[in-house]
Amino acid sequence: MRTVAKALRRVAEDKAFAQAEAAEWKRKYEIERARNLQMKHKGHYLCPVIFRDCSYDSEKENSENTKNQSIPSNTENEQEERWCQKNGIYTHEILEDEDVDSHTKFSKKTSTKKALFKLYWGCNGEKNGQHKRDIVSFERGNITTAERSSKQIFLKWESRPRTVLILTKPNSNYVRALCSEMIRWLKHHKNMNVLVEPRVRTELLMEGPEFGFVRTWEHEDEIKHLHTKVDLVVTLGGDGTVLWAASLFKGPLPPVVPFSLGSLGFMTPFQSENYKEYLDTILEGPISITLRHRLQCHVIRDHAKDELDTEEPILVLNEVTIDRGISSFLTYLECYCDNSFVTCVQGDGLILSTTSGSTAYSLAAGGSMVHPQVPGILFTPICPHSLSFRPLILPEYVTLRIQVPFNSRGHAWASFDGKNRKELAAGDALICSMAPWPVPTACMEDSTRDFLRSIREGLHWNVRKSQSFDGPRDS
Ligand SMILES: NC(=O)c1ccc[n+]([C@@H]2O[C@H](COP(=O)([O-])OP(=O)(O)OC[C@H]3O[C@@H](n4cnc5c(N)ncnc54)[C@H](O)[C@@H]3O)[C@@H](O)[C@H]2O)c1
Ligand SMILES: Nc1ncnc2c1ncn2[C@@H]1O[C@H](COP(=O)(O)OP(=O)(O)OP(=O)(O)O)[C@@H](O)[C@H]1O
Repeated sequence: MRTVAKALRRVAEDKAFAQAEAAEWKRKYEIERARNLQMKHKGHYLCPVIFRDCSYDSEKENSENTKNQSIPSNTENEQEERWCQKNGIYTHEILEDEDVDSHTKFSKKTSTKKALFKLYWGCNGEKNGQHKRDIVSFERGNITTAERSSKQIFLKWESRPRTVLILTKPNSNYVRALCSEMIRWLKHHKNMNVLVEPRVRTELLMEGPEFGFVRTWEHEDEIKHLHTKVDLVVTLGGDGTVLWAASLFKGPLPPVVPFSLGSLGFMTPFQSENYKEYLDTILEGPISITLRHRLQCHVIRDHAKDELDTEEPILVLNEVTIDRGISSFLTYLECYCDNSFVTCVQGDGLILSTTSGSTAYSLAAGGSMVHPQVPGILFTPICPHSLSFRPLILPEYVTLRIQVPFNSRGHAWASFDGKNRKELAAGDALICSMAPWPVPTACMEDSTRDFLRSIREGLHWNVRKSQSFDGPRDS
């Protein structure tokens, strides 16, 4: 009798503990959800537009070239607000937020004018300039969907792009040489302002003082405001350099032109040999772009239940991976989707991937390849110790929580686009949802052709010898 009573008391205690835990997680989830909503409201890419005059004093700029390393400044002119137009969405991307730090060189008064552009959606492959949204009609009582917004997107410059940020893969002589040549061409033939990372500027100045006009930033803080200055980002490297470019922008991003100087180059459709031709076309516009969705992740520590590990979310273009790291034990992860329990992962770990990342680690773990323009979150287990654990693709609006339970034997490790490992102890959790700031990458042809070419040429997808005609046939 005493043993039964003890067992019952233990069950009641466990239940109370579980209820308290659930309430705690619900509270954390609500905090995160409120934060997400706030960020979505702050997201600019589909917001009202602010237009500005883009006058630019190139003489003043030239005279200061060798003195000043930081980004050039222009005077502000009149502003005009407009809402999304019938035939597309006009840009904005003005760094006029209250967030702008008035003490930095990037403050409101000294901000460079950004080139204006317009995004519009193609229709059945035609560039008819109509922006189509999801339309559900109920004609004659039937639910019918008409046009969807995820058609090929085009970007048309409304004013001339002036500032280009060039990001390069380190330790490559070829990349270094190409970067110098491209910078000379952009300055002397296109009259562009050029920005590079501090490391690259130092390398350029070692080549000669002629690169004095190239700008960089002095403090890490200034990176936060890069998106207010830069019209175009050029990457010279492989996919890793595109990931690097995305990681520098923890909010909105200007269009990215990825040149292929790596071995695989899934996200880098432009061949560097023809860079002049490509950049000429891109600077002229219009260009086809792929809006590559990103995921935003927060770590919540058990010992600081009210606080997120980092104030800013960590944004990933490929994936966030939660794995067993150096632990030799099975990873044990509880997964929740919009606060409902989904499953427990028992295996090497779990990958939460974007559709752009679907051809990277997620693919290696058995996930499907998905067109990058499809909005969704891939839920791909790594070596699950189960015969029935198939990968999932979830809709883009869900919030996922991956938690290390208290009865897990080991710790787990989260990594973001393969970098910045963070240890997750029992009780810690990672919260992940779609970020409001995609990475707009320029296409060679269009989103679909570029994607299909890269899976054929990069991964040799479904390469097989054709069956010969010579043999038995249906009569
Ligand atoms: N088993 C695996 O396949 C595995 C293991 C670890 C990391 N990765 C991937 O590597 C990425 C980090 O890339 P890195 O260049 O910094 O590291 P890296 O130098 O180790 O290169 C990883 C490889 O993944 C390729 N790659 C990266 N993103 C891709 C994408 N979206 N589609 C197709 N291929 C892609 C790169 O071209 C490169 O060949 C991670 O985000 C992860 O997806 C894959
Ligand atoms: N500007 C940069 N600063 C610091 N690290 C960078 C920079 N650009 C790229 N990297 C890092 O260098 C590594 C290699 O870059 P990348 O993948 O572009 O070249 P690769 O390995 O030659 O190409 P591929 O992956 O196609 O073989 C990546 O891990 C990436 O994160």
